[in-house]
Amino acid sequence: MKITILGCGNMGLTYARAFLQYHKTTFDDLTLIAKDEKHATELNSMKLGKVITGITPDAMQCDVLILAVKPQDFIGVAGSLKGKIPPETLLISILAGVKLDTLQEKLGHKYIVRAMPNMPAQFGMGITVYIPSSDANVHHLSTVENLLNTTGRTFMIENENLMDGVTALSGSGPAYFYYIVKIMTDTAKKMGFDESLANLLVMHTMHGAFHVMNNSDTGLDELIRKVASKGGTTEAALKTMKDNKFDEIFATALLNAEKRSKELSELNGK
Ligand SMILES: NC(=O)C1=CN([C@@H]2O[C@H](COP(=O)(O)OP(=O)(O)OC[C@H]3O[C@@H](n4cnc5c(N)ncnc54)[C@H](OP(=O)(O)O)[C@@H]3O)[C@@H](O)[C@H]2O)C=CC1
Ligand SMILES: O=C(O)[C@@H]1CCC=N1
Repeated sequence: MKITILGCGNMGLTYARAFLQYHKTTFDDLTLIAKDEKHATELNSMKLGKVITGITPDAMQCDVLILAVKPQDFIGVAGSLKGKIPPETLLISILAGVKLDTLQEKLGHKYIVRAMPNMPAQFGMGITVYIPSSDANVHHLSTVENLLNTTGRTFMIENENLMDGVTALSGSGPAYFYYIVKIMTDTAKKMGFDESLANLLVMHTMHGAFHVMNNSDTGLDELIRKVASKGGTTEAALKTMKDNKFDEIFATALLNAEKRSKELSELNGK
């Protein structure tokens, strides 16, 4: 399959590696569009595919075009892309907050899938939620599944309004997890643990706790209750969180991420 990736940063390169690993394409059929010569040199050293600078007609002759620039770069990129994508090419956009109708209008293209992956895609452990444009057909859906499944699980939705919530939950979610792990390891160091033991204690605890949750048929409240002995240490920690409105703060953080996704839609929709 001929694939071109526009936006070869964290996510674009994750796709390049996954598509090659699972033989969805080959070095010769994969084109990476670099932003400038410096970027091209870096990409060439990775030996993932043909590297070019700028949007050339050759690069546009592809079955699938992956758009993975930052949302703030969309309007500029769309200006250079409009009218150059062959009508039969499937465009997959992973840009946060850029809606299907905006993509269709600004790119002048019909066959589009809007997807929201997350960082564990790097290890085939991602979750991607996607929604196709109304023009997309069953062949496009099967192509999307075939490609995105190389990075983990995929789930199609029909209500685009949910994409802002998806972005706030699973798109941004890995960062919340790292944030909490960081608070725990930083505090462990204050307690006197060296970095290595602090990391081991926290990471192994998170890993183990995930597996308990994943294999449990009780709810989360019950799991918390099982750890928190009456009058014990966990209870003291949880009380501090509740008293300081941690639940409210965290919920507000998620809602603000959703709100920011909506704002990005407004910015790019104009
Ligand atoms: N990171 C994540 O966990 C997730 C990201 N996303 C979405 O994926 C998209 C990409 O994110 P991410 O990979 O983290 O971002 P990065 O900044 O790592 O990658 C974007 C890349 O696009 C390049 N670029 C910008 N303009 C052009 C251009 N005109 N031509 C060619 N290349 C260009 C950038 O170059 P330069 O840096 O020089 O500007 C950069 O290398 C975003 O829209 C984001 O919303 C979705 C889900 C998860
Ligand atoms: O922070 C962002 O905007 C992107 C979308 C989800 C993860 N990263």
